[in-house]
Amino acid sequence: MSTRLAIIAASAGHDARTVLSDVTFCVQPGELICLVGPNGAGKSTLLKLAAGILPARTGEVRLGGRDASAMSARARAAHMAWLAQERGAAWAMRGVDIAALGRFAHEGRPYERLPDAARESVNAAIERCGASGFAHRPVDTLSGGEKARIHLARTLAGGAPLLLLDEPLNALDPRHQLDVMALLRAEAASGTAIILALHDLAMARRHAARVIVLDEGRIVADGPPATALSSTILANVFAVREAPDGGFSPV
Ligand SMILES: Nc1ncnc2c1ncn2[C@@H]1O[C@H](COP(=O)(O)OP(=O)(O)OP(=O)(O)O)[C@@H](O)[C@H]1O
Repeated sequence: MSTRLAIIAASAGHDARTVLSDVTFCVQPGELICLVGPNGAGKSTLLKLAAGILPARTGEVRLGGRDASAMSARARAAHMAWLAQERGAAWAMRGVDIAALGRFAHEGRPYERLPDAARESVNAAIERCGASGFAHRPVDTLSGGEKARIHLARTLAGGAPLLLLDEPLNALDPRHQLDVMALLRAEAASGTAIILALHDLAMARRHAARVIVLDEGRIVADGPPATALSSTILANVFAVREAPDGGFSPV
């Protein structure tokens, strides 16, 4: 099986500003990677670079072994699904319509006109995200957590081999956070490569075999949680230390 994502000596940014510098890492099938870093470190920028939403200013992004900048939007969308940090919708589509967008690269049709097997894939993704009960309602009538689960279903509906998820646990209650982490672990166990940006370091520690730490646009640690989230990294990057109660306190 080929490397799902390779970012090689890449820089990227917004307008005149370079945010990411000299970023290099690879993601293999079945990996579940937590991407952590302080506010503004560049996590969303990095996921947008990987998704092809932002171009590499220097270096290279490769998806499934192919130069991402030479791939069509459709080919990229078949290879990876991106969950944006914002869960907005331009108009009041139903949950099923949004989830069905996750298959647009395959069939190019809305939910009602999907072939049965494809509609089944959309429904199965909605079911796995616990969103069946509200999937036929307009998204502007849903709660924040319900909307988040519809958007997560969209990323699963296309069966993409690479998921790029920007804070997928935002707006979810504790039980749904655990359910989503269990779902992502199962997805990774079936071969999907997953990178998720997270702020919850305890969750990253518990669920990821690999953690990438970004600080001021550079990767400062990449490895198992015990080393990537060492007390030195916690202090130097996040300005926290582990507290006796199991949480974190400021340094
Ligand atoms: N569209 C944009 N135009 C200009 N600057 C931007 C844009 N998006 C992000 N930035 C800037 O790029 C830097 C990195 O932002 P990014 O959203 O990647 O950080 P992040 O690590 O995801 O942060 P957070 O944890 O707060 O979500 C920040 O300084 C931010 O202000």
